[in-house]
Formats: sequence, structure tokens, C-alpha cells
Amino acid sequence: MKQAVHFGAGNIGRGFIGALFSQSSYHVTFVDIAEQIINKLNEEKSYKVVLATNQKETIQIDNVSGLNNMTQEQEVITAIKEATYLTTAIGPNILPRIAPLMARGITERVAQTDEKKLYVIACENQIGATDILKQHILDNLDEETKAKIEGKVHFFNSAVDRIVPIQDQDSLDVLVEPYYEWVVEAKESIPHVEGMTIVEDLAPFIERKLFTVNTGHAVIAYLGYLAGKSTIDETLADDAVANQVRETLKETGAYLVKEYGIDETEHLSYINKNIERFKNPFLNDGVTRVGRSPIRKLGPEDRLIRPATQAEKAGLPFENLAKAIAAALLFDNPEDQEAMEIQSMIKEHGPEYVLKTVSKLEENSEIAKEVIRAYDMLKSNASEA
Ligand SMILES: NC(=O)c1ccc[n+]([C@@H]2O[C@H](COP(=O)([O-])OP(=O)(O)OC[C@H]3O[C@@H](n4cnc5c(N)ncnc54)[C@H](O)[C@@H]3O)[C@@H](O)[C@H]2O)c1
Ligand SMILES: O=P(O)(O)OC[C@@H](O)[C@@H](O)[C@H](O)[C@H](O)CO
Repeated sequence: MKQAVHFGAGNIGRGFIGALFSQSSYHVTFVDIAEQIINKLNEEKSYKVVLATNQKETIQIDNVSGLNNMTQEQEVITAIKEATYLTTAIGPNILPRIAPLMARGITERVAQTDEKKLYVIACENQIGATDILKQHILDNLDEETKAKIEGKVHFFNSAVDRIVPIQDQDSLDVLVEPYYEWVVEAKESIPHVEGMTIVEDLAPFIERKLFTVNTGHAVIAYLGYLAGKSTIDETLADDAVANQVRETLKETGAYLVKEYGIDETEHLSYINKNIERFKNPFLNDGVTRVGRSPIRKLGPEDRLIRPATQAEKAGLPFENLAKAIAAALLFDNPEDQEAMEIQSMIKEHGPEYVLKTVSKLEENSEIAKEVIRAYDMLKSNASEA
């Protein structure tokens, strides 16, 4: 049986990428630090993907097992030696931590005469995530191995789209929305995986996804959190928020249409389709999950700052994006470590400091000034409420 090794047995790992490999007749070895999930995978050897619809259709996922990368390093290396695909859905910040073990697996693999190719794909919400993972892996390889991986280990960037909320931790089953899209940039033919779409140039796909699905999602999450709402669909039921999402996506849309020559009408229907996805009442998707890790989300290449800076460069409006950035600065969820770090930076040095150090916005740039205006307004509205 063909083998896939997937790092991250969480929501997207089990609910999307691992499930597609299993449905494509691969055995999937999930690698994770969550001992309870790994044990369950090895005991139950299967789980269900449950679609978040009225009927709650289920899909049986078989041929799965688990390894703990902290305690079973040698077993992970052996699994990598035998795999066709090596994928991740672990969170962009974790990639540097798993790269050394991946590098050891790749080193042992290419030391053999085996000519079988290995395909590495990071499935994260980050532009160029596989390139970033590749660099971390290369940093952990010796010169001889670096030369040997040429033609044997292939790295492909990808864009992954499926809303998977936080799950009941007692079961391996995963509730997911029915919609999904997995786009992989490859200039050659690669082993077939059900549901994987191959494109030659990923840039329009990843930017369209991040700056529509994830920008829209972030607007709802941060405004919802400020309004004391708990889920995305509940927040979106407020017309003022729905309007704010549309206005923000008009701004990212104007940039995407200009940059990539995307058809305007088609893009409008893409926006509408995504707003409908956010309304799914069966997902029960928390604003704190969607708003998680605001340092990452306020990064210069992420869903809020990059479309704003690109819009400014192109002479397009960015006021609504500025409001979303301001709302992110007010995300003070005590359970979220990055939110707490931002709040202490604001307390010590002010919001301008976060925009300068985290978002890499120039001090007194038009975007920074607009964000601060929106921040003061949102803050005073919140204290009046
Ligand atoms: N959930 C979604 O709707 C969704 C959709 C598209 C893309 N994504 C992206 O997929 C990635 C994963 O998101 P998720 O929602 O599945 O998160 P998750 O928290 O459910 O899963 C991450 C998994 O990684 C594991 N992990 C963390 N640190 C680890 C380490 N050092 N070694 C091994 N395992 C480790 C965790 O135990 C967890 O099981 C993120 O980049 C996210 O942006 C998520
Ligand atoms: O996973 P994050 O933290 O980058 O973003 C939160 C959500 O917007 C995200 O997980 C979406 O549900 C997903 O990207 C949909 O494809």
C-alpha cells in the first residue's frame, strides 16, 4: 500500500488532508505530540469525517495510524523512508520545530539507492509555506545530502481550504464543512490524490483564498469577539458585521482583480459563496479559533496587512482593512498567548509599536494612521457599550 506521512493530526490533518489520502488508497501515518490522539489512532485504526449539514453524512476513514514525534523519532524516520507524500497541517509557527526530524528521515532515505520520489507539501494558511519548510529542512541537512535530494525530494507549495472547527477531544471523528479545495503548485505530473488540484502558478489561488476566506473570517472573528459573540455564524447574523465583511472583501477583491486579472463578476460570486460558508449553523465555529494567533495574523504577509499594503501600492482603498487590523489589535483573549503578547506590547508602547514591529508598517504611513484612527474609535465604542 502507498504511504503518506502527515504531521499534525488535528482538525485539518484528520478532517481534510489525511482523509483525502486515505480515500486515495494510501495508508496515513499521522505524526503528532498529542499522545491521546496517537493512542486512539492506533487503537481504533479508523475514524469518521462528519459533514456539517442537516443530514450529517459520514465518511469512513480507514488505514490510519499514529506516531509521536517526541517519543518515536526512529519510527517516524522509518515512515518517512517509505512514504510517497510527506505533508503537514500543524500551524506555520511549528514548521521549524518539526523540520529537524523530517531532515533526518530524508537523510536516511536518500542515503539508500532507492530512486522513489518523495513529495513534500505544507498545508498551512501561509504564502509559500512549503518553501519556508524546505529552507528549515535544508538548514538541517549536510552538503552531501543536499546534493542527493536533487530530483528525489520535491517540494510543492499549496493552498488548503476547508473550515474545520475545534473538535470534541474525546473522539477521533471530525466535523467538517462539505466544501473543500486543495490546490498544489506542480510543474510535473505527481501521484494522484483525490481532491487535489494541480496548478502551474499558485500565487492567484493562495492570495484569492487567504485574502477572501481568511480576511473575511478574521473580520468576523475580531468584530464578534469585541461584541461578546462566541461563534462566526452568530456574529455574521448582525447586519452591520455582514456589511463590514462585504466592504472589506471589496477592498481585497479590487486588489486581486487588478493584480491577477481575475474576472470581477466571478470574484463577486466567490465572495458571496464564502459568506454563505461562514453562515453554516452546524459548524459552531468559535471566534477565538478563527481569531487565534494574532501576531501571525498581523504579520506583513498575512491576510490583513498584505492586502492593505498591496492596495495602498496600487492606489486602491484600504479603510475597511484598516478597521479589521484595528479590531485585531483589540483581540485580548486571555487564553491566546499571542493576543496576550500584543496586549502587553500595547500597554507598554502603544498600538503604533505593534504595527511597526509585528506588521512592519512604517511609522506614520497612511495605513498605520488609518488603523490608529479606527483603533481609537473601536476602543471608545467598546468602553461606551
Ligand atoms: N481548521 C481550519 O479550518 C483550517 C483550514 C485550512 C487551513 N488550516 C491550517 O492548517 C493548519 C493546522 O490547523 P488546524 O486547525 O488543523 O490546527 P489544530 O490545532 O487542530 O492541529 C494542529 C495539530 O498539530 C499538533 N502539533 C502542535 N505542535 C506540534 C509539534 N511540535 N509536533 C507535532 N505535532 C504538533 C497539535 O497537537 C494538533 O494536533 C494551520 O496552518 C491552519 O492555518 C486550518
Ligand atoms: O487557521 P488560521 O488560524 O490561519 O485561520 C483561522 C481560519 O480563518 C481558518 O482556519 C479557516 O477556517 C480556513 O482557512 C478555511 O479554509
